[in-house]
Amino acid sequence: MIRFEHVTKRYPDGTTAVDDLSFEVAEGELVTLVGPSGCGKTTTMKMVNRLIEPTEGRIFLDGDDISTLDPVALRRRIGYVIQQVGLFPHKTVLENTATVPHLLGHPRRKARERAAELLELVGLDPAVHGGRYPDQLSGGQRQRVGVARALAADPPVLLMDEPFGAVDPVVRDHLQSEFLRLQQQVRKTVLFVTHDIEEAVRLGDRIAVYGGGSPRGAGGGRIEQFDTPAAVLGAPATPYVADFVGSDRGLKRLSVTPIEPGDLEQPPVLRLDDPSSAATSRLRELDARWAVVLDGDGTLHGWVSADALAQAPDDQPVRDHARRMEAWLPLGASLKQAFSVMLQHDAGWIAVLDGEGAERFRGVLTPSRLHEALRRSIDADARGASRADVALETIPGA
Ligand SMILES: Nc1ncnc2c1ncn2[C@@H]1O[C@H](COP(=O)(O)OP(=O)(O)OP(=O)(O)O)[C@@H](O)[C@H]1O
Repeated sequence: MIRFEHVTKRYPDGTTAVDDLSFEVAEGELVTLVGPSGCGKTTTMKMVNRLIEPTEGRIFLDGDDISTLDPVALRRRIGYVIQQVGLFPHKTVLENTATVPHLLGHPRRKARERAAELLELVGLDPAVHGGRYPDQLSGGQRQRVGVARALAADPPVLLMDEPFGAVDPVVRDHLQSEFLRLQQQVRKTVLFVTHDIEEAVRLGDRIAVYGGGSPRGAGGGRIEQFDTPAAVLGAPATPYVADFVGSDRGLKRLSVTPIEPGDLEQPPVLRLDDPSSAATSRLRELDARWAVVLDGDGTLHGWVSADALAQAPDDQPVRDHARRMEAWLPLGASLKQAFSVMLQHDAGWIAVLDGEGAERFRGVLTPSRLHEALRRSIDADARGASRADVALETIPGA
């Protein structure tokens, strides 16, 4: 979809910002460009929508050499999101989002309908936020409007330059997971610039790690490694990349390793309407101290302790003693999210449900299973095997 062929950019003062770059981004792929300040990420990106012209080499968009295209027509095919969102301060959120469809000739009402859909898509309620002005929004909400506006013309390509750079880490984390969810729906071809390796690893299908011009690197403007997050973390191509991803790359893998069905434990499961007496005998038989409690339709209600049930009158249903469980995640969420939810709820385990809108209970993830999943994923990469095929050796406890 986007192809760089031997692209070099030298500024008039002699700075080589991008040096003989060749790479390709497939349709629907999200590639993150990551590297230290001044390594040429923004220059790379701005050459795609012709805000900057290359000195040498060619860039193709869907097979077209972009130097032969009219820049305005080209930019219509490309959404652009930057850190300083650049919303019109005197226009409401809905008007800001409707600007592009309106410019493209959609009638006003249609443009506004489309804008409202897009706001919902990025997690804003058009009825609540649509009528506000940009300065009545939080930083994170403004970034969401920026993303909605970039999607308004439904361009096949998105360029995003540190779009979440200006918000605090908690909001950034939210925006990243929302953006991942959104990208699964819209499947745009995305070039995403960041200087944050964790963000690059979490969002990218593949990552381009730029050299920083350090003594150990190949210099600015060149890509040192272009590969999947797992490969960049698991097998850094050069000492520079190993340095850049950091010695805690095992920990960084938490954010790229999804919870899989094989990671889960299956505790005893009770239903809300089960009588306490029967439930107690079952837990005794299994020597279990607690059980997961499900609604009649198999969705998660919470949990119940064996002690609470044992003290209940026989005919009382489990419902009267069950506690709600807020610590849950869908399958496919990252191990990092799992760890964070465990800490947030001070929970010894979290419930894992089906993803994709279904809430069916699939099992629980415990700290030791989480640790195992992480070790398996690191080993699997080192051996080029799948996670399920890795047998772990463990140092025995004292
Ligand atoms: N207009 C310009 N004239 C001269 N040099 C420039 C110009 N714009 C950028 N540069 C230089 O080109 C190099 C690459 O800049 P670029 O903005 O692409 O880096 P970056 O990786 O996006 O950095 P950051 O993360 O700080 O935004 C830097 O050394 C920068 O100083």
